[in-house]
Amino acid sequence: MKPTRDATDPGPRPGPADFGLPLQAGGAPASPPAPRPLRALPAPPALPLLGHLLSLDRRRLQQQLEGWAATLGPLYRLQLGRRPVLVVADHALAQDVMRRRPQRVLRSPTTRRVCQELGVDGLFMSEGERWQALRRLTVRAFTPDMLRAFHPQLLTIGTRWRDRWVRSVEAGLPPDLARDLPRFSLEVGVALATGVDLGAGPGSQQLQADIEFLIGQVWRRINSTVPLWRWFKTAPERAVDDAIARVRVALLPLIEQARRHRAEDPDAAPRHLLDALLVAQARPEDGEHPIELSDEQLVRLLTELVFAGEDTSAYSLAWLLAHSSRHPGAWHQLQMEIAHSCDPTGLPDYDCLRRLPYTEALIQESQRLKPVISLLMFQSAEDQVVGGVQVPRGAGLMTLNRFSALQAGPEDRHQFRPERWLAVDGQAACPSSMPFGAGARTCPGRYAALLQMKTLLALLAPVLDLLPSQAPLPQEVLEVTLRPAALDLQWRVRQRRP
Ligand code: HEM
Repeated sequence: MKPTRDATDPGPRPGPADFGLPLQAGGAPASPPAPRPLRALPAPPALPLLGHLLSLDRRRLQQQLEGWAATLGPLYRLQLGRRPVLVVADHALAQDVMRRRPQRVLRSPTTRRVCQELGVDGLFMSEGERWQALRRLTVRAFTPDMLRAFHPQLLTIGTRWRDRWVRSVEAGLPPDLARDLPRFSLEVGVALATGVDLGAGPGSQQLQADIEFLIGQVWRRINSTVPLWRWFKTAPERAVDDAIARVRVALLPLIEQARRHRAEDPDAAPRHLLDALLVAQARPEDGEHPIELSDEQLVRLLTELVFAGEDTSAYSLAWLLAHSSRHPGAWHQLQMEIAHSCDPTGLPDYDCLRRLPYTEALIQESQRLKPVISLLMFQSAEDQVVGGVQVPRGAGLMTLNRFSALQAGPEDRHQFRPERWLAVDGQAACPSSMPFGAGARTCPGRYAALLQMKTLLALLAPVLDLLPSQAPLPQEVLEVTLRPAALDLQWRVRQRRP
């Protein structure tokens, strides 16, 4: 792992190849054919007026949209009520769309509004200058030094969960990782965001329950045909408002506390994002306008960071474990690598986690097949041409970021084969895999997520054997993230523990 500073550079401008256009000798593009209107694209059968609104299967949306791409082609059309949507399943075109952000392509207004109403309002939800300022600030907060300083707390949380699972296996009860991984991830997310360890005392159970509850509301509200809660508050909707208010009340004093600690020791290395954000805010880089964030704005940004990292990291780990249990030798090889690279008598330190090529390959391969966020919804900010199709301003753009990885490429692309990432050109062998997005808005938390995943694996490997399974992989369920419907993992406490 190379934790480096992220760049907000949108990357190279798309070239003719990105549009599927032939290159003339010498590399100059042939004159492109006139763009097709969006309505000329193929589409699944639709109802008058409603279009495809009632045909979408929310929990199996990913498979449904990929299935349509397989029959209609990598560019097709949906009609969601009055709104036309271009679905882009080809990875080069999807990357092109994502690289047109932030100016020409915006996040979906529905997602933005729903999340803002739930008190989640930071980088993911911003556009324009506000996004640019927040992006600079957030990227400056996610430094390798901050992650290194945070790592001891991550180890404390990971060790607590590992010991609980080992006790459970010793007692003959398989640990319920489908329930526990999101909780582990939530504890890590809150600690990373604020420095507070939710699992250390009984006082934070309410905050944990509230955040879990609110995360569950995002998908429900995004998929509500009529947003009744905006006009009429039923008891369940009032419970949502109460949870938002409690999260705010819990986080506000932490901000005050972080400001106080920073004032007392202005030169201390930040150990969590809130502190790193305060430092980045107080010390703008050359030419940067200082950005002022009120405590209220910080609460909403921190809540977003916790939300963004919770299910994503938990279900990426869940898929990795499910894959490893079905791939003979994978867990054993991981155990050997951890034993070789990390101190067998102590806890895996930050530096040993940087030297784990096989573990990284496991993560990359699992994310290639099960990228937990690979359905992204955008809005076109202007009239523009995408892949030779005329997309009007205000139309929707949907990218299916996994489709290409499963449709094109090596013969064995449907198989879980981590070794493919170990070849010298492993990265180049799977250019269509983009689990953290693409362009200027790629995930700023990816190094934190990878650190979390590797830390937990390095804690589990020395003490637990993951038993092989012949069962098919669990079904996919989409609820913002793509999660396994169930986790059927069998563990054994290792005989020869270090
Ligand atoms: C395995 C875990 C994770 C996965 C798979 C993941 C994936 C993604 C993806 C696909 C995007 C959208 C990128 C795009 O629009 O091009 C994204 C954005 C984002 N992620 Fe993550 N993420 C993970 C963990 C995290 C963590 C731990 C944090 C924070 C602590 C985080 C914070 C964010 C934020 C703030 C954005 C919005 C960036 C922007 O709009 O500029 N993510 N993530």
